[in-house]
Amino acid sequence: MAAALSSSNHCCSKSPAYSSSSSSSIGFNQSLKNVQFSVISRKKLGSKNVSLQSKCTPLSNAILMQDGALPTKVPTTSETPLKKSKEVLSPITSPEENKAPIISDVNNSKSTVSITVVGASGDLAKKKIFPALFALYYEDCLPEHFTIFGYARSKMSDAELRDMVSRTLTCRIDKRENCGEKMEQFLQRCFYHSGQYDSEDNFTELNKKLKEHEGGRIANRLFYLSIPPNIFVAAVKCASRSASASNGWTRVIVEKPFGRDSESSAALTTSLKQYLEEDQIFRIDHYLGKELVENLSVLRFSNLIFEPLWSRQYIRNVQLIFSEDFGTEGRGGYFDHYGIIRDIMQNHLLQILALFAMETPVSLDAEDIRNEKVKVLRSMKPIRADDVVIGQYKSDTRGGVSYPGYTDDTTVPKNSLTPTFAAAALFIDNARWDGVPFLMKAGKALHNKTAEIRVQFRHVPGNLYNRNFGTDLDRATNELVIRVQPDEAIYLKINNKVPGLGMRLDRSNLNLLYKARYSKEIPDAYERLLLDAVEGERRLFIRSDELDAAWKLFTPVLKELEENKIIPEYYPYGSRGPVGAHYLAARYNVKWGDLGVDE
Ligand SMILES: NC(=O)C1=CN([C@@H]2O[C@H](COP(=O)(O)OP(=O)(O)OC[C@H]3O[C@@H](n4cnc5c(N)ncnc54)[C@H](OP(=O)(O)O)[C@@H]3O)[C@@H](O)[C@H]2O)C=CC1
Ligand SMILES: O=C1O[C@H](COP(=O)(O)O)[C@@H](O)[C@H](O)[C@H]1O
Repeated sequence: MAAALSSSNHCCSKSPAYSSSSSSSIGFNQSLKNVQFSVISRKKLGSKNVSLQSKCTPLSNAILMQDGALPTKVPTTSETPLKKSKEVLSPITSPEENKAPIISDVNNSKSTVSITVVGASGDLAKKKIFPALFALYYEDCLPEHFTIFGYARSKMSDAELRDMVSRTLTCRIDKRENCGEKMEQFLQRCFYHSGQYDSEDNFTELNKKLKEHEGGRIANRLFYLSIPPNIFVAAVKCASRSASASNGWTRVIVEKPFGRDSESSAALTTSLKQYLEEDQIFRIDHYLGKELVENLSVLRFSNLIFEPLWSRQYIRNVQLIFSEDFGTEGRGGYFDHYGIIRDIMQNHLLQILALFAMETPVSLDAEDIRNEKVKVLRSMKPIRADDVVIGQYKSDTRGGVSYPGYTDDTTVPKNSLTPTFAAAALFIDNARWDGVPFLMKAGKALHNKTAEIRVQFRHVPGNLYNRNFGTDLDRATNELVIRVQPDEAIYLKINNKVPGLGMRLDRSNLNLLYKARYSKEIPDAYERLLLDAVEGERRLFIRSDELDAAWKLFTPVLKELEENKIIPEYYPYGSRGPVGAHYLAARYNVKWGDLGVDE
């Protein structure tokens, strides 16, 4: 099998400092003739493609900007290390076709990217994928030549797809200029093909249409599987056999759930690998695309003040908290088969934990980061069933409004024991984290919607100010809060002297509230992830060994809970969840930080 080489870092910019200023008009649609696109120049140095800096720049090219300003110099090649990424064509492509390695540069006018959203009629496609693609287009972050195809069984014309998509597109709050015009241009690049997910003939028809749009360019293809998991493999088989790129790269984004335990996950990986190489599979965990999760490594590794504290020596416990103030409305059928541990903990919270706890990677290269994450996952102690508390929400009436219980959903069996809430204590068995509880808590239908990381530090030794702290020393310890959403923020709770002649201390926050500090709207996680997939940047996607390690950790405890039919603790819709979570934390001398008086 021959390998195609792809530059992994396409970028684009309007910034004069970074753009080669060459513009071109796009060719295939009359109405788009006058649209100008900035095309970035690339230096080719030996075998390395070096792309210049832009607002769409991935991590490997990151440079420090002061006060949110655009950088003012073009980074030199040594500042922008760019790993040549090796793309493997779909195994199904004949060896003859693959003889010559191909440089498939997504921002090259001789190449094009076709993005096919498989399951385009569905919820995720409408809610997240098309809006993210539009945002990337609006920001000029998509390659010069691209086409988007929706694929699903529903019968729709191109015009109907555009109409459906147009209803969910939004303009950035801070950028409304030309937005309507841009939407129209974007929609003209969206097309639809109706087909079955398990029909090679239907994918062959799609292939024909894609080819027409690709117009003889080097054709790179990205398939986004936004469909229920039971049809992933059939769709991959057909896409790979009948619609993979013949002279560019083929990549497939796979949405979770990636199985429901170690066995089914391994079986899914094995099946996918019949048709795809690991390099072609982009397993998405959209929490990795969230701004504050991306910032975790920056915070820790680029600030001297944090890294020395990042261990059992100074950190008492770490809390990973997810809560939603709505139930499983509309998704009960899916949810009942998975439950909150699989839906949130095994993936989103565990990924954050791995990023939080990993050792310094050798570089910012995807493999180096993922190697460190997987080491954390493999160092974790098995989760004990009595270190897990589960709950399920029940109906409640407040202020004359009644809220349904989980089992009131008609798609959920009346006797379901599926947890909609869970709290767990996890431990990493390595020198850095020995004995430090990592407490996770995730729930639906709670009193608020939030996702945050709380780091509680040890008590200050000695008793210089103990008298001023009062009896509750926990309340006086430092706590670093990374609020992933909403109102993204990083704040550090410190003790401070209340101004005045006396000596009274209070707790204050050193607060980096994003909306006060940065005027730019924070991109949706799906924007970042889609851009990375187009660019072949894998660091935010889950490698198969990470996935195996994550399932290895959770499968035994899930089995134990399910086989023993453990009854969840019922909590009222809109409450703070089961009290069992407090007892669990108390077992480790911990108080949940989100429930304190000064959250
Ligand atoms: N929605 C969300 O917020 C999230 C979703 N996900 C994951 O993303 C993927 C897509 O999610 P979502 O859009 O909600 O899914 P949907 O249930 O909306 O399904 C997407 C499309 O797949 C087709 N489809 C649905 N059920 C079947 C079936 N039984 N057999 C064949 N085709 C079917 C339908 O298209 P048609 O009938 O036209 O073929 C549907 O429009 C799933 O894997 C989900 O777990 C992950 C995170 C969040
Ligand atoms: O993956 C999932 O995530 C959503 C929450 O995502 P967010 O970005 O809105 O925080 C959750 O509602 C869903 O159950 C789960 O499958």
